[in-house]
Amino acid sequence: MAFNLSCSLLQAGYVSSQRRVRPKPLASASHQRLHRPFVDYLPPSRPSALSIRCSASRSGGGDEDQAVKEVERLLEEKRKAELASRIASGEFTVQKPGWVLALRDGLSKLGLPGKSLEDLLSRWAANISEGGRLEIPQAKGSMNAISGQAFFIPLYDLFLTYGGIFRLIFGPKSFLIVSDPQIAKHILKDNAKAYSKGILAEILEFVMGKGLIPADGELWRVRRRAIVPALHQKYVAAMIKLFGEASYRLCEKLDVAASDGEDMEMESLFSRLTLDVIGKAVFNYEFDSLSHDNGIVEAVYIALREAEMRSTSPIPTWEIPIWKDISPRQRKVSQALNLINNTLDDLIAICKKMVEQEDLQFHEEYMNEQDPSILHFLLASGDDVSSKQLRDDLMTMLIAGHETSAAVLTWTFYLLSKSPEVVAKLQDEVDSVLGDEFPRIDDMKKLKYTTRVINESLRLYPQPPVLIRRSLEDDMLGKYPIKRGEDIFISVWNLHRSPKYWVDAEKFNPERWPLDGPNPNESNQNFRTLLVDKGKLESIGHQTNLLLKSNCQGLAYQLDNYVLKGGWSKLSGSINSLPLSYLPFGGGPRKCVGDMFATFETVVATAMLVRRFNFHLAPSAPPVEMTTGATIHTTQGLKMTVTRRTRPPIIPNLEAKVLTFDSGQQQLSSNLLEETSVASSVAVAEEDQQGEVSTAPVS
Ligand code: HEM
Repeated sequence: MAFNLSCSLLQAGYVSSQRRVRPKPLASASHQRLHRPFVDYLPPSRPSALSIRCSASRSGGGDEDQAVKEVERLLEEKRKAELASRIASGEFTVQKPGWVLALRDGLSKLGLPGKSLEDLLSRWAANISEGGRLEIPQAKGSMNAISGQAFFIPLYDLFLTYGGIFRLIFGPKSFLIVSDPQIAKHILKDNAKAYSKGILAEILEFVMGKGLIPADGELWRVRRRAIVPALHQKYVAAMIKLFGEASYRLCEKLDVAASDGEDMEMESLFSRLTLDVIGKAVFNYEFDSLSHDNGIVEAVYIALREAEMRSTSPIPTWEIPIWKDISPRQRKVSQALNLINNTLDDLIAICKKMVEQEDLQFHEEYMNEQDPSILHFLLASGDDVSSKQLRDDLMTMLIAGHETSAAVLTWTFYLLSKSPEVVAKLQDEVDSVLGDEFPRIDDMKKLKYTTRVINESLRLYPQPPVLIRRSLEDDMLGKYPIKRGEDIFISVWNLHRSPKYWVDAEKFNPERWPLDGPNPNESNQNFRTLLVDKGKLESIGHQTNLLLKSNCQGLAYQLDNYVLKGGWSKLSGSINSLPLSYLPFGGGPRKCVGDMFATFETVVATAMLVRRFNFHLAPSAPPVEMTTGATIHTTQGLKMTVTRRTRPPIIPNLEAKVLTFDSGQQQLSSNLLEETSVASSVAVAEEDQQGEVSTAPVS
């Protein structure tokens, strides 16, 4: 994960953040099942029509549902029309230079047509800067037009208007918004060395220090080289058991709720589930936050919310020296950080002792069965690092692996609640693959549809929706020169929803990826051998590009270099010439180190939950709208009614399972993960062309 920084846009006071749900105290119970009148579903103030709102009722609300949908559609149209007219009025457009108007007036006096001349000159002026260089299209103006909603949403409309790269200007500040796959690839991969984490690193410093996400340069290289090997195949395989156990605890909780008829706020439960998982996985700590709140759980949430607040606050009050000491909030934050740091120091000390006492030989796939944590691996590897740096890295992974996975589960269940046909297919697959058993590593490659559901959820709700960079040197982005020190937001949201790259971009359609294809990731989505119906090839423009609509998945591929053979043609392209248009885990040397971990975690949790329960938006659920913190959150939670499934009897699968993770002597087939279609990448230390350590694709 990485913080998306609703960001410095916000930091500079441009975008107001929205109400946001805090994890609820565990005992909270709501038995409210009142049928709310239709008007209740309308937002209190100016609505953001692009935001998502749940349909009202599960039963008998057909007309009401229709009416709500109609109102939503009208609001959507109204808001789009408003924004379009503001864009058209020039509110977002940089003023035409005075000389254009003067020249137009002069030339029109000579009888040349004024309007077309002005347009011609304006275009020329927009494209050519003083030095004769191309200038990036600019959008500027009052942020009122885009405030009151998650900031990445209006960036989508601006992207449709201004294109794949434009400069957003507010007063003295400007940001480059990138939604072009080629430019994203250049920044993230081809010339990654020329970009740092910029504002992101500055804001997260208080909680992550110089941990792997904010770190840059040599420090980042050294730490990545140390950490990536810890997430080896055997470790990730062992984590499946942990995911299953934590998901089981959540199932038990939901079971009680199902009996009591209590609606559950799932976003905060997912947050607790993933906190419990990541605590064990990273430093062998049992938060057990699904069962109870304790001091350390609270401290972690205080730190997380502070990070969110800092990334959305207009004035950095926390930087004012006296304020830091007198503000009750900041004092609470310091106390929370102290508690976390002390706990981490204790865990490091305990783990050091364990390592000293064990007589396991350290090797590539080293893992202590009692404590398979990343911390244990790092200490056993003799990682020569200060305790402060170790703490920063652990804290970084805790945050990176917690909020992201929780957000993926939240939006997956939201999407599922609106797609009963997808749920039916999902449940069929889970029943036949898992039966009544806990998931194991060899099930991961069989839960193909479940994985596609997660893939598709990550496309529609990328976590984080925006990646942040700052240029460390002058560079060229596409045809445009940029200066050192530019703050850049790569909008993954825009890339994942661009109508140019996706058929029915807004539709939740796990079927867009074939089940027998590889797990979609940033490289294979634009580079793979596939069968295409020659008749469906469409030439776009005058370029050599082809927009290929694959015959069955409805996915659009855009390739620069291609080879066609035969009628139903085999097509392949050169990976280096292809853009990144699906990047759920980032790309290039700074790609997520936990991609496979997170994919398996969310697959296991989804499978175990839908196997046992049906989930519907609760009749009393507030509208499900988006806001940004570290990731995409809901504004008021995801309140769901959970009912037990009545399933047909399970016919036991007599085929013997070879793998068991309950015993200490598990035998892991070395090529098991290699066969796993899910395994987009696994953390094996590799040097890429730039000499940086990255996760290496397994398949
Ligand atoms: C579904 C869950 C997850 C998603 C969607 C996700 C997404 C991402 C993305 C997009 C990046 C790249 C950020 C950038 O380029 O600025 C990233 C980086 C990172 N992620 Fe994840 N992540 C997830 C889970 C995890 C987990 C479970 C861990 C740890 C076990 C983790 C650890 C990291 C770290 C350490 C980085 C920084 C890598 C570097 O800069 O070298 N993530 N993640």
